[in-house]
Amino acid sequence: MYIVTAKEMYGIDHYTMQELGVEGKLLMENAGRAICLKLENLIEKTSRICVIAGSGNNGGDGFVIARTLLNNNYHVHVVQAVPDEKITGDALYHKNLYKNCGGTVTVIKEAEIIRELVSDADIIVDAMVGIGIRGKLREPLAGIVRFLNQTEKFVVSIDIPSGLPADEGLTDFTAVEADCTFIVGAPKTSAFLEHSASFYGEWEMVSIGFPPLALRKYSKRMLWNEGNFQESMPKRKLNSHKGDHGRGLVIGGSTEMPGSIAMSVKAALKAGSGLITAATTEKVIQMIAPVSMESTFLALSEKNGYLANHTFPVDSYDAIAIGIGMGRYEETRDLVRYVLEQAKCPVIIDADGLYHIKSDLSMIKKRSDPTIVTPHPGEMAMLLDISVPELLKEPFRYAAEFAGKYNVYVVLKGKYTIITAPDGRQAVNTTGNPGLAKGGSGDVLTGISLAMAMQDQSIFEALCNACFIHGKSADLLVANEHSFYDLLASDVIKGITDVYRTFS
Ligand SMILES: NC(=O)C1=CN([C@@H]2O[C@H](COP(=O)(O)OP(=O)(O)OC[C@H]3O[C@@H](n4cnc5c(N)ncnc54)[C@H](OP(=O)(O)O)[C@@H]3O)[C@@H](O)[C@H]2O)[C@@H](O)CC1
Ligand SMILES: Nc1ncnc2c1ncn2[C@@H]1O[C@H](COP(=O)(O)OP(=O)(O)O)[C@@H](O)[C@H]1O
Ligand SMILES: [K+]
Repeated sequence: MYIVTAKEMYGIDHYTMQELGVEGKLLMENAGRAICLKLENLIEKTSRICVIAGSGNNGGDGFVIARTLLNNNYHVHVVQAVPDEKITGDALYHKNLYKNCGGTVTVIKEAEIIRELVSDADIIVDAMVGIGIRGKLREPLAGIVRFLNQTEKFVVSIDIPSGLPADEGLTDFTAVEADCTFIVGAPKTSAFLEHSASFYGEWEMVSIGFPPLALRKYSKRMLWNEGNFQESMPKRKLNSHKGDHGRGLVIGGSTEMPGSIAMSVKAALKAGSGLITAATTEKVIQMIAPVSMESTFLALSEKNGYLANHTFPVDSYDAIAIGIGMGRYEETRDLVRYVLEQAKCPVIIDADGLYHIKSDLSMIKKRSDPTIVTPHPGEMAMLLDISVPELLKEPFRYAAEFAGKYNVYVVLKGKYTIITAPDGRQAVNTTGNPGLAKGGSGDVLTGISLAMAMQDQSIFEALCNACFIHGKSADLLVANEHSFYDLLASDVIKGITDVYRTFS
């Protein structure tokens, strides 16, 4: 499933109409019809539906919905929140069809009247504005939105909750807080931003006839779901040996933080690595060896309990993860620099490793083998020298710019983790839940990512699949035996079993 900006949606729309010859009226009919099929599952045959229509094509979708419901014997009424002369083009064509079928329309100039007009409605369909919103919502639409947001009635938005921008970048808006939204053609980026996603309520996408080639041509962003995971995840050969499944190295740990590297190692093995070596201090090895029985160890020199400058062969590994629990000492930075310069395999940089590259980002830019950074928003903001709220306003843009500028893969973690390739491709992970908001979750993701980077798939797919497995493990655990409260990172490692058993 592709994710689009408003501009990309208009491009896809234009291409479908101009190049392929599909008429706009037909796309609008498809949208309204497809939404009605879904809507009819939510409502009773006796439900009274009020469609609030605006002036653009979003209002046009509203008229198709009203006509389809009317012809299916529902009780429907349309409230038109703009003067008659504002309804033009395809929307006017569909308004006329609705009226020709016996549909009724009340035109309103002031928001106050809406309360009375919807008093006997069970369901309100919000078709006021879609992706064509410019600036803040004007009256009377803004007043209608304020009313809808305090009513108990069930509100269904069409394409986008009216008033909400389709794109990232704007945080000051008045918008419908929908109970559910039927998105037309492709989800918009605002459905995956912390400040705007909740306005959509539950959402579902309806297909209206945009060909995949048009979506592919305009969008580089996608939603990574079960289908993508199953298609891209390499199958295991019956005659494979451990060398086929990757030899990975995890570098990190310090006396103060011994547990995190143990979690990454365990997660990497559980996710399917052939061999994992933990490179850390002698003391940490003593601490974690009893719980990391399946891994091998490499003792590195230390200073005050932290990893210090040390050179050692890094050429016999298929992938390396560095940074977990290593602390932020100067001497440790030299080790990070050494590994980034010497390793001729994919390197994943996480946690404190991200602080070490910050002072000299040429460390990552110079590399010719894949480099992956896995920051949470605080770490990403630190790398970019901006505040977290600034980052979260436009996470897609910031991640894409960083990935392009430094030639790295970026896994920007959060409720909607965004995976970005250096060429600008992006994916949003669909799995995971608040049970993951706990210390250690990131270490587990790093381990799974290391395992995936060594399997027979592209690095982009590997990272998308790692995020999918990590979140899916948490989802299955919460659905079956755990809760958002008690889920531990170590549970998520065990849960990888269920993910593989469910999808193999
Ligand atoms: N492929 C597709 O794209 C398809 C799209 N489809 C549907 O069309 C929708 C896009 O339609 P669109 O382009 O006509 O824009 P739309 O969202 O109706 O808004 C424009 C209207 O809003 C108004 N308005 C703007 N800002 C405002 C404000 N601040 N405050 C108040 N009013 C404001 C503006 O009025 P104006 O400023 O011009 O007076 C203008 O009339 C899309 O979301 C989907 O539902 C489907 O039919 C199938 C194919
Ligand atoms: N509410 C949430 N919904 C889904 N995933 C979440 C949520 N909160 C956190 N996560 C996931 O949990 C992980 C947390 O990573 P990170 O912040 O690095 O944790 P830590 O540093 O404590 O190990 C990320 O993969 C993130 O996407
Ligand atoms: K809308």
